[in-house]
Amino acid sequence: MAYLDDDDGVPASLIFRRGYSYTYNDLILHPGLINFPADAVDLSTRLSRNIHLAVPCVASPMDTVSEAAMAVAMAALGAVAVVHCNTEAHIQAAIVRAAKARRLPFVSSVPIFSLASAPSLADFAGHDYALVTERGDSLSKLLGVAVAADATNPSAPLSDYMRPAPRSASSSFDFEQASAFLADENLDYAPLLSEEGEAIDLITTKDVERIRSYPKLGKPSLGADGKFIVAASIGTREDDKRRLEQLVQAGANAIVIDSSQGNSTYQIDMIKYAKKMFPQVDVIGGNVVTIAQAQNLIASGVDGLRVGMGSGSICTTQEVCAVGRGQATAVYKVASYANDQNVPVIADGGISFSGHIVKALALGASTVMMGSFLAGSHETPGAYEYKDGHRVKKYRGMGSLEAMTKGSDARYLGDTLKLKVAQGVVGTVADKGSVLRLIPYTMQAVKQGFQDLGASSLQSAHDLLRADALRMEVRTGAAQVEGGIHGLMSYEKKPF
Ligand SMILES: NC(=O)C1=CN([C@@H]2O[C@H](COP(=O)(O)OP(=O)(O)OC[C@H]3O[C@@H](n4cnc5c(N)ncnc54)[C@H](O)[C@@H]3O)[C@@H](O)[C@H]2O)C=CC1
Ligand SMILES: O=c1[nH]c(=O)c2[nH+]cn([C@@H]3O[C@H](COP(=O)(O)O)[C@@H](O)[C@H]3O)c2[nH]1
Ligand SMILES: [K+]
Repeated sequence: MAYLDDDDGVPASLIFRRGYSYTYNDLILHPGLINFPADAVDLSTRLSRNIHLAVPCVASPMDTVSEAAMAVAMAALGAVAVVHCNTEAHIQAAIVRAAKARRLPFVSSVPIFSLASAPSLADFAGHDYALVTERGDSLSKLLGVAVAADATNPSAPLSDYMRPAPRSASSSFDFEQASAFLADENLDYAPLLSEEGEAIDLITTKDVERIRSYPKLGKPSLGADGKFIVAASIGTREDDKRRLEQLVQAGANAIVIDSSQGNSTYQIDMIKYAKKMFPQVDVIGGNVVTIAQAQNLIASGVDGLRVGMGSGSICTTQEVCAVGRGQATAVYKVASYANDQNVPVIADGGISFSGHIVKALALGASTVMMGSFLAGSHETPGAYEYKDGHRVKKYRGMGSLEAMTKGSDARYLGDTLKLKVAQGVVGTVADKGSVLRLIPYTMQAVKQGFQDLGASSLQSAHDLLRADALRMEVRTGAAQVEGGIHGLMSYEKKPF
């Protein structure tokens, strides 16, 4: 019989009672009993009432994070991305459609030309091949392929050297089917065509080798339509109703209503409208950090809640507006209410490493939403640049001046509000490689954390939390220093 000491750690229900706003770093979770291997930990979860995921990770709706490439990679991994709305509605819908047209874990971004064009080698943008279609864009009839090595004379029209397309693969092929197709047909590359014969993409043996170098893909996130699950964000303005309709037509499985303070009549009206018009699509509301806010949105019919205000790495909301909450407290409080209402919680922002994910999930979240953690990966929009010898990509807050003047102008500056005040910054993050590698390694670390807790699944972690069996403590400043790397002259931190 285990020796029980009331003070041998305290349950969350006591920790979060004292009028402090705690963040992940303030807390340390206590170990439980290990009686299963780390590989046996089941991290499967729900994004929202009706959307099941094998991997509890969500890519933020930000224009330096989530477009088609992130959406297909995350869905192929068993996770999900929320396509941002900082662009015209028809472009956002086209991104959702492009992601849902694929079953491969990547978007190759091969150039697509029309027969009348005369591309230069530079127009191939480093690709060995390009597709030639009737209209010169995707979702148009495939005419043939262009090979970069043939583009020696920039004034020569493509019709002079276009090659007939080799046998095409179906865009509904997953990675294993597509790589088997290339091998069986003995091809170096193959166009991917939709059932209607439209050009979707192109796969090469180089792509196959690259994907094979990553950890094996698990169970993908697939909707009832058999296609990748893709979510998309909208705002709460009148014209967001038209955006919503276009996104639903494009096949979006979930709609995230994107706001820093979700407890508004604007959002409540939009939730009701969306649920009435498209009851088959899950609506995720937010952001909220208190039970009172959550109550309003749940009463309005949301299927999921996004939690976090000012906790993001690029967020200045707490500095600018003085409003928000420590992320650990916010997640615990909102989840303790929402989980009772069968509404899953997304812990949004402030995830810097795998331990933060363990803490967010152990405190009641069903998924974590990440911006900076995924920023700088191959799958994010934007090009790499070099800064002080480091390969970096831009990452910016959606409330930064730069992002606001790009697309969300109407949202911030329209109507009566004419003075721009930023609630976010623009920065850079290091190259993270592919999320197809980053997420599996990170999830392995999260499984090891769950094993340490003695929780063999996300459900079991939530059960331990509710039963007050999960113990934890607040760390002093010195304990936090002790928990990090210290006392070394120099070191190299290589996580995997
Ligand atoms: N999670 C966080 O801590 C934060 C996130 N952000 C991100 O920045 C972006 C923008 O967030 P917000 O500025 O909160 O966007 P928002 O669209 O909720 O609010 C912008 C402004 O428009 C007003 N507004 C919204 N709907 C309206 C309507 N129908 N009629 C009249 N006025 C209306 C709002 O009250 C607010 O003043 C999002 O991507 C959000 O996720 C920004 C700050 C903090
Ligand atoms: O105060 C803010 N100003 C902004 O400009 C901004 N842009 C994004 N977000 C929120 O931050 C989350 C991503 O946070 P991380 O980089 O820490 O993952 C995202 O998922 C958002 O919730 C913002 N918050
Ligand atoms: K912050």
